[in-house]
Amino acid sequence: MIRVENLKKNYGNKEVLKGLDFFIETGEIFSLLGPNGAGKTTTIKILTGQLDPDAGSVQIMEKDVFSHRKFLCPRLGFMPEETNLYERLSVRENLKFFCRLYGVDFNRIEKYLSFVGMAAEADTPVKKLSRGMKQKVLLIRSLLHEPEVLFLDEPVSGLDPASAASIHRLLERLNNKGLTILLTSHDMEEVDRLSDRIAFLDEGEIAALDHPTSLKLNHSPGKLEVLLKVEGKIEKRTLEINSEKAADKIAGWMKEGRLGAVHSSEPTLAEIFVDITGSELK
Ligand SMILES: Nc1ncnc2c1ncn2[C@@H]1O[C@H](COP(=O)(O)OP(=O)(O)OP(=O)(O)O)[C@@H](O)[C@H]1O
Repeated sequence: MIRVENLKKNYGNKEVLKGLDFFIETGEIFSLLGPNGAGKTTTIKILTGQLDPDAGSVQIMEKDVFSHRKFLCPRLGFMPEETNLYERLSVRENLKFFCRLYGVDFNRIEKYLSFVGMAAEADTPVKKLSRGMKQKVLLIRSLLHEPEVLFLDEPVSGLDPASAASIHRLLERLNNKGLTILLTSHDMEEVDRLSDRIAFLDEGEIAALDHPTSLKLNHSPGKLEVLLKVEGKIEKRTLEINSEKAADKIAGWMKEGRLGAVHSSEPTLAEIFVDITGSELK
């Protein structure tokens, strides 16, 4: 669906993208995870044809992004990082403006307002909406022309956990209907929950690219944490994950009825990011 090869971008002397390569399958949720300044927005702007690279190629649906804008524009949706809505206009007026721009019927507005649970806010001026609601209006705006690929730049940045979860559920529903999604984030919990695959972007380079589970398994310390009942108290024991001795011990504790809980100690994506890049995810 999306093929990026040797993508490079400089701002003055600063190398912001140093030769990115990745491929996104149709129907995937793919996340670019990286700290501030890693090059996420620059990448997404190039992929959506808003910015020209200095080198490299981007193909979407086997078409070059820079020479097939007319073909690709109706098929791509983009939700920007900043809330660039007309604050004094109502939600419906904001969306009507974009319906006209895309040449699509106004009845899609009601359809998508219902989809995000905001039918009652259609006539509310945007300036009176919460940040979470504004994000939903931005999401609708990026969907009005019913694209096949949706790009989202930090879709839940600055949102409270409930609003973020609500946006995530919407993205999952859209993805279940077949939408391919690329999002950028510096929130590892967000990408861990949502993504089929994650690329760690660090200083303009992809430091790792894999399924979240594979990343965790490959960086697992291979330990099990066991909570054990010992003389009326709970004690924590750490065991090697793949050892016969650990299996025997656990079996013994189970027979004695002393086993409280067993957890594998997987690293978080943030810990793996530090492990691979030496930088914090901020
Ligand atoms: N128009 C510009 N002119 C000069 N430098 C820029 C410009 N846009 C971005 N940069 C620089 O390029 C680097 C990458 O920026 P970019 O916005 O792509 O990072 P990001 O990973 O999206 O960061 P954030 O999470 O803070 O949005 C940063 O050092 C930024 O300061």
